[in-house]
Amino acid sequence: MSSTKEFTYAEVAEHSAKKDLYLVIHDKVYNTTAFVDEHPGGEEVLLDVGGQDATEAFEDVGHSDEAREILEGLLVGSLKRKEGDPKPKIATVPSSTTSSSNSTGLGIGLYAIILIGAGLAFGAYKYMQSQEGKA
Ligand code: HEM
Repeated sequence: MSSTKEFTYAEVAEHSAKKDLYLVIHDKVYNTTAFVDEHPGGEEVLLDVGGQDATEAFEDVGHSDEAREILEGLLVGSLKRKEGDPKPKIATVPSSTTSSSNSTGLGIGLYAIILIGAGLAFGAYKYMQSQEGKA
């Protein structure tokens, strides 16, 4: 495997355009230029991590074995990692499943209302009991 080219992080970073797009995954360098338009996850996420370490972004999605096979076909070399090189980038995938914080807020609000309601009901019950005793 002496033909494997070594890239520094700075060299990979030069390939961040759609027409010239390299990615680093597990310290291997992949030329994804031809694949950008075919990516089932869209070109946006690939461009987002273009010229950078996309290991975490790639693994977070839980790509299939087929995806890994495609990846092997795009291999152009390995990364010569230097101290101080940037860490893997987590691409923020635009998705509609990020509104959970809102419903959590509502959940706590609802819980408070139920607690206050129960407190009021208990108070009313006690009051009625005390009134009964007087009669
Ligand atoms: C060169 C690297 C990559 C290859 C070869 C690749 C390949 C694929 C393939 C074949 C799929 C279809 C599902 C599967 O087989 O797992 C897929 C889906 C997906 N990929 Fe990638 N991918 C790459 C990088 C990335 C990166 C860096 C991200 C960043 C977040 C990403 C995000 C996604 C998403 C969100 C889907 C799901 C699409 C859906 O099911 O609607 N991919 N990818």
